[in-house]
Amino acid sequence: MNPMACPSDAAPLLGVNIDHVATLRNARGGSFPDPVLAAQQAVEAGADIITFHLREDRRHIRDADVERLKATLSAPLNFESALAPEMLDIICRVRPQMVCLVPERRQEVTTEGGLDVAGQFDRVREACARLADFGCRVSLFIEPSIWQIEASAQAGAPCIELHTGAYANAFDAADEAARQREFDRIVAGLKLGRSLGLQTNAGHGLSLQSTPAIAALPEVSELHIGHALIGHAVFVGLKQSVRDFQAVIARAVATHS
Ligand SMILES: CC(=O)[C@@H](O)[C@H](O)COP(=O)(O)O
Ligand SMILES: NCC(=O)COP(=O)(O)O
Repeated sequence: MNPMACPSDAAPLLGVNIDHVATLRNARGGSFPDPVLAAQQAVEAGADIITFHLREDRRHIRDADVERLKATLSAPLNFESALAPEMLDIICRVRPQMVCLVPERRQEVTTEGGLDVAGQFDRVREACARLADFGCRVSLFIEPSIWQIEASAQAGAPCIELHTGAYANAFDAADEAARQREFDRIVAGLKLGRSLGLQTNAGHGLSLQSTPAIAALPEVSELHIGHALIGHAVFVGLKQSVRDFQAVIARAVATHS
């Protein structure tokens, strides 16, 4: 059992993704708003983990942000990264507590789909072993597909994060049939992952409204939430936004236990 995993009857840990603060900063090319200050405030407000994605095109988080996060943050860092040699070298130097390997396409608006673990099995397995040697807890960001979950376990990853984007989009579109279908896929994926001994996390596209049903699932150990949490912060402030997400997570767990 990974020491950072939470027991199944506890609320999932909340990883706050700060990429979207960096996107706002980069819109004007200066240093404000500072994603590292946002990370510090998120932790003060109750974030359990700080998640960030150093994209190969550096569209939001920059290398200097990563260095400052590592130097100043008390909470565990979850470094999202493409499976690229340059990125793996950076991770091995920075040594974040957690790494989440994600797919990346230069032209995408956001992360579309999960990592194809089965299709590049040897590369993923080598990366998992190398990152573990550097003390990182490795997670694979994948679709809730049987093939990808089984391949993740075989590749030696201790953890998976199921991509909730399709569920969240269906929820937001009030497409009940699609929402139920995607929810069922996530539930089945979480159960399969757990049966294979994996820690099972979830994230992407989750809002205050779509989070509770996922948070209530006992197999979810961590939730990684960014865009909607930072968007909500525009109206209520960052610290209150973190507290609001923690509150809906805690309420969902209490209601379903
Ligand atoms: C992998 C993932 O889901 C996050 O990194 C998310 O993608 C962050 O936002 P962007 O997709 O805008 O980089
Ligand atoms: N891995 C998912 C994540 O970090 C947050 O994604 P989003 O809430 O910004 O879509």
